[in-house]
Amino acid sequence: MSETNKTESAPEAAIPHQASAPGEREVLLKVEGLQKHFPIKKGILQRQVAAVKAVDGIDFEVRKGETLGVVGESGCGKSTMGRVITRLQDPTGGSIHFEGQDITKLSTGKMRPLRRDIQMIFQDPYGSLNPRHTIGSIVSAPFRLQGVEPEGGVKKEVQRLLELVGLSPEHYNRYPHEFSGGQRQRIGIARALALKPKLVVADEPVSALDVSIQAQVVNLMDDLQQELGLTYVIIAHDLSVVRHVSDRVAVMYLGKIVEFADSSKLYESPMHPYTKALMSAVPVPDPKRRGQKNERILLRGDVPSPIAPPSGCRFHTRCWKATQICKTTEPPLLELRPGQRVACHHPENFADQAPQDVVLLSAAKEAVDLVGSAVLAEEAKQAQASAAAETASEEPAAAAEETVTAEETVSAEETVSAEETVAENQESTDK
Ligand SMILES: Nc1ncnc2c1ncn2[C@@H]1O[C@H](COP(=O)(O)OP(=O)(O)OP(=O)(O)O)[C@@H](O)[C@H]1O
Repeated sequence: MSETNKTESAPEAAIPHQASAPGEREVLLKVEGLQKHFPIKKGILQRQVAAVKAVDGIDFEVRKGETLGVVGESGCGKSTMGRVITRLQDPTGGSIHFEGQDITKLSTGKMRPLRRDIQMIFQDPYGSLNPRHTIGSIVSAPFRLQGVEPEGGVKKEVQRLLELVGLSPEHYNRYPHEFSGGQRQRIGIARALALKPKLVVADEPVSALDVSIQAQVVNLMDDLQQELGLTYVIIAHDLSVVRHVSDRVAVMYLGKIVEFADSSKLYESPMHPYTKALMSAVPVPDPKRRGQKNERILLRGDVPSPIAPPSGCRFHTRCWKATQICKTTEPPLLELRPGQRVACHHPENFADQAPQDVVLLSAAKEAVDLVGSAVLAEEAKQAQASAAAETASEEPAAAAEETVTAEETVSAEETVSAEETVAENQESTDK
């Protein structure tokens, strides 16, 4: 495909979202045994003394046109996984295949043409846009970096992209500080879509935004997927964000995938206790279904250190079902039900995988707090009231523009742009 063709408004092989069953779609990205260990060095000789095992052997595939949600608490390795699969960071083990091509060890130069096909949307819409550049300059950066001349010229194409993401083409000469958080994230999305990528990895794309704006940005991403046939990997720390848009969900815990399932199966019948705990933390908006929930699982403590993860199943130190086998033997990720893989000796909603091992570890009895139904009922009332208030409010686009504060401008100036981050990453990779 020629450079100009690549930037025409309708991609040649647009894949309508949900056109075929997710299981039948072609694999776009395949990851096997992926690892990213950050060395910890000490002393004058900077000898490696340990490693942060941020991603520690994960396997999954992303199919064309689907949305894969990746969830887990802070520190589980989700962002690192996102940066590694987009090759902004080098993996320390395993392999990554994109459209059947092994990209695990491609040099920066060889990765450059592929950068058009694989794009990333960053979490922080304040820090990821260079405050000194106009919106026109920011959104057109991918054309400059790739040496692409879109049909009709860069300005026309950037203005088309701005319209596509719900902004005015007249915003071309404005600066990031003139926009609200939601609008800035739209600018980030326009930039990511400039080269008509095949895969978009969005790292917590809405977590820095107001709840009312979050839904708008998620809906925008969903609409763009249907229009442009995009494939998404959406990273989020809580299931509520990815719940409605994901075809499948990977649940990560301490550098591992503990459950990987079709979205509907995961929500109907989670199998890993960690997934169940994450799900029970998500408020249920439907009053009829709310009645079915009478307790919430609150995990005690934090995610353990990825420098020395717990033995066996990494979740055993926080799991209310943990027995001796969980401490000694790492459970493999097995497809226990069609479309649902889980790594657990004592899964929920399924036959026990180690029925002989019945004695709970002493820590298991104190692993969680259960929140009672009275507290939940009160919370549900409050959630309903705030949901009603949110529905009533519309995106304060114009108002938000006026409320951008001087502090935001200053803090944004202290940060580097996404392009700079990418360039720096590439430089350090070269070294
Ligand atoms: N460059 C780095 N050097 C050393 N350790 C790192 C580096 N980047 C990430 N880590 C560590 O790797 C682990 C996983 O981090 P990561 O940011 O991928 O998790 P996460 O699940 O995305 O969490 P969050 O939602 O807070 O970003 C953390 O313990 C983090 O401190």
